[in-house]
Amino acid sequence: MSAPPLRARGLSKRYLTRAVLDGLDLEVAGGEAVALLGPNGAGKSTLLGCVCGTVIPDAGSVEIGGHVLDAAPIAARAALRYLPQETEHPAGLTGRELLRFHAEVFGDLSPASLERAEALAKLGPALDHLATTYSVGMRRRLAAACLVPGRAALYVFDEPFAGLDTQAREGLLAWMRALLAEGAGLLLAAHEQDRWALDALDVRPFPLTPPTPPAPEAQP
Ligand SMILES: Nc1ncnc2c1ncn2[C@@H]1O[C@H](COP(=O)(O)OP(=O)(O)OP(=O)(O)O)[C@@H](O)[C@H]1O
Repeated sequence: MSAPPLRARGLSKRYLTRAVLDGLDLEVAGGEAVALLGPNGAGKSTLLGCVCGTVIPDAGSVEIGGHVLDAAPIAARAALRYLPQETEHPAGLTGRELLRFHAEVFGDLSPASLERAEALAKLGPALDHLATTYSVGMRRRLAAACLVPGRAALYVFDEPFAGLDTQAREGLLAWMRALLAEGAGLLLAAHEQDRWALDALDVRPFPLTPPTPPAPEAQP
């Protein structure tokens, strides 16, 4: 049996005295979408960061497609794609150049993949403009499109529908459905207002609760 896209075991993360994750276990199977749900500050981005290697957990382990993130970081990261909540593109490059750059990094310069990426970005003539001139929604569309070439075991999306218009949301949803059909795992951070998309993807909800603040010290 092949390894699941994500297997996280015993993840703990504490900021100063505040425990955000406490021995958390999470597995995402091939063809499955899991949504982290919870209010602001519940720990969704922290958990996604631990999965993607941008946040170092205090304890626990993460395996992406069978590659242990600590022991084989390059293989593990190559098996995942991450769309962060905020996207900044480097200066001096057009949307088209950035799409091509990512396609090279992901080892897939096939015309079909580049066409699929352009179709998801739906930027029209703006694809040849500098990406730093894009609006917030256009930046997010380009960032998602950059993840299209190649194949990964796990796709991680931090609030993917925020700031997108209806057409862009539907395009993203269609791509997510195609990824699931190809057997990838999806891990999303979402809010209740994304319920329409979560229902359309038939996600497994994974509720997170905000960390409890430390008890006040007893007064003498
Ligand atoms: N670098 C940091 N240093 C200190 N505290 C942090 C840091 N990053 C996150 N936290 C704290 O960890 C908790 C969880 O934050 P996190 O960003 O993971 O929540 P979230 O569920 O993604 O929230 P949102 O819905 O607002 O994006 C919050 O209390 C936050 O203040």
